[in-house]
Amino acid sequence: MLYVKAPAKINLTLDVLHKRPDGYHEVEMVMTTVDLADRIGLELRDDEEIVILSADRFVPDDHRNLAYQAAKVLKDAYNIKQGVSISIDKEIPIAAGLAGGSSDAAATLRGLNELWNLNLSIDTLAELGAKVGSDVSFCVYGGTALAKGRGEKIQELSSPPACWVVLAKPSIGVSTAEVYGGLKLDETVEHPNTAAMLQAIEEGSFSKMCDSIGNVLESVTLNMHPEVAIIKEQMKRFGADAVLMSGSGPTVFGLVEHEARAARIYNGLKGFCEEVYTIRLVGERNALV
Ligand SMILES: C[C@](O)(CO)[C@H](O)COP(=O)(O)OP(=O)(O)OC[C@H]1O[C@@H](n2ccc(N)nc2=O)[C@H](O)[C@@H]1O
Ligand SMILES: Nc1ncnc2c1ncn2[C@@H]1O[C@H](COP(=O)(O)OP(=O)(O)OP(=O)(O)O)[C@@H](O)[C@H]1O
Repeated sequence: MLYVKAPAKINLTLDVLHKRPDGYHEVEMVMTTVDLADRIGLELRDDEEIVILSADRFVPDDHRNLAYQAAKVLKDAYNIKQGVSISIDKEIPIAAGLAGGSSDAAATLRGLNELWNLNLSIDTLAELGAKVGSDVSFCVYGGTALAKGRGEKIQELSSPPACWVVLAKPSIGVSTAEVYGGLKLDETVEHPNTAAMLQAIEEGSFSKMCDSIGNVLESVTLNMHPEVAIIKEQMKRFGADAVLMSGSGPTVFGLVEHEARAARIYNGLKGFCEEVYTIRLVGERNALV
């Protein structure tokens, strides 16, 4: 059995430039890996099947699973005759805006590259990942990146300043397609300052990073689910240095410089929200292996 780590991501910025003729949105976002991870176990099979095993009843165990789709894309592209059993030990909350399914797919690609002795480059794996979903390419690399296109064009960035991250997920799931669908790109939309975020990361400035976070999808999800706004308020009240919704939500993250403050926020939020985590930014690519 080969085990591969599949970490979650958060979006430090998420900007939407315009809607494309293919229905996707052209985005510009700064994404970074955090140390909350699923564990993927890969075992070769004697037959040709791709089999998904998970104790979590919300994880699809068929072709709908993004890890299944990743294995299938690789198997078909390189005409592999061997099957694989993929066990998914879920730690990342589902439908949360943390790219859990995408990261499982990415980890499956990295692991099967080894198990099937394919010797593919990380760039080739990321290209194959884009066929499975827009977030999968970033998850193949991990670390910190500026993502463009529909999210699959990845430019590596240096690690953001180390800090604590408190994650709080309200007990609702959000459909990414629905959130993008609800976005009205008119003059009322507040766009994040991506250039300022890039500079903050370049300078290693925690306070500038806090000043530059922003997500255009936030107001869409907040309108659909007012409980997300309440969690944001609570997190600010308990003293997070910066608070934002990740991806299409509904998870809210708080960036916190000091550990004791992170513990206070965690304890405060536990009363309001079932799923709360105190974790760290991972930041670097090679932290994945
Ligand atoms: C919200 C983010 O998670 C931020 O990182 C991503 O942009 C979404 O990435 P994802 O979940 O991998 O998205 P996909 O599975 O490729 O697409 C799901 C749906 O979201 C919408 N979608 C996604 C990405 C994008 N750039 N524009 C879109 O409009 C489309 O309706 C698409 O049918
Ligand atoms: N390996 C997987 N783990 C969890 N959910 C999966 C997986 N594969 C497919 N899914 C399906 O995908 C849906 C979205 O789950 P996921 O956890 O990937 O969302 P997300 O974190 O919001 O993703 P993103 O941030 O990329 O938009 C789930 O409702 C589930 O049915």
